[in-house]
Amino acid sequence: MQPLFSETGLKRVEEVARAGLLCAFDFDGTLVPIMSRPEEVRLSDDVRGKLLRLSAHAPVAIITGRALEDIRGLLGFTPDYVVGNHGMEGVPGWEARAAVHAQQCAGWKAQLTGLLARTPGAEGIEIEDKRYSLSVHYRAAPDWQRAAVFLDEVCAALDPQPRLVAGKCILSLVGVDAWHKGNALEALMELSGARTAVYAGDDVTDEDVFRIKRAELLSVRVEHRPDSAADFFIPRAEDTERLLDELIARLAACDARNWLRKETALHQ
Ligand SMILES: O=P(O)(O)OC[C@H]1O[C@H](O[C@H]2O[C@H](CO)[C@@H](O)[C@H](O)[C@H]2O)[C@H](O)[C@@H](O)[C@@H]1O
Repeated sequence: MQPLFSETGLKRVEEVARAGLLCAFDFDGTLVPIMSRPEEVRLSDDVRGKLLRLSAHAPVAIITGRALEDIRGLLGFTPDYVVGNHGMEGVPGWEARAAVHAQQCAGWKAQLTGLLARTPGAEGIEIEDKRYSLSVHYRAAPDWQRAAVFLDEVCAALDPQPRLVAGKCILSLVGVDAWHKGNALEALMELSGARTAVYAGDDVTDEDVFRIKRAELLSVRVEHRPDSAADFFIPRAEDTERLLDELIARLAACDARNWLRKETALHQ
């Protein structure tokens, strides 16, 4: 993992930022800083303005763990693509699996609510029901490490077993065969016919994208982490603004336009 804002990193930006680029971003921790509670997050006017400027030059996709209904309200603009629930919601054809995911999710919620209510040690743990997946938050727990271990133990009793993805004071419960962010990004590249792509994300669910090794994909992690599969890193969520500036400048210099034919865009 190397710094993006280095000679090597900026050379990679130069290579991918040309006509045919798809720009994809995670939301929490990437476009907005992490807050104590999910509902406290606001996309700044500066970042929204830069995303809008970028979308004049290239299609923009938001691929988030949040539910679609939730993220749409937070964005305040309509990107070319919006994918929710870690890749499960919003990619064409996703509805075919929706009922199965919703049923599994409702089952986990009912089991987990019961388990948490009768097991001591669940203080500060909250379930966010996103219809197709669950986020179990423990940022308000008195001891984060203990809460993470406790949740792993409790979730081991769930039937059927979900895929458990540990993140920033959060445990995500998704279907074992559910689409993840990596599947979503590759599907959007295929659907749109993108020649290159850039993806920025900050958490463990973004590793599903970072693990994709394709010469045409530039992956960027917010915050250095030695075991991340991302190619490059930027130090903090605030540095995403510079990434947006670098992309806009290079795309403008080669007179790139948002090449996505509007009739194929998913205006969700
Ligand atoms: O894929 P993302 O867009 O990064 O979404 C991941 C999760 O983000 C939210 O939780 C995280 O952000 C909260 C607000 O800053 C923070 O309080 C929490 O501790 C973080 O884990 C969101 O609530 C989840 O649904 C998303 O899966």
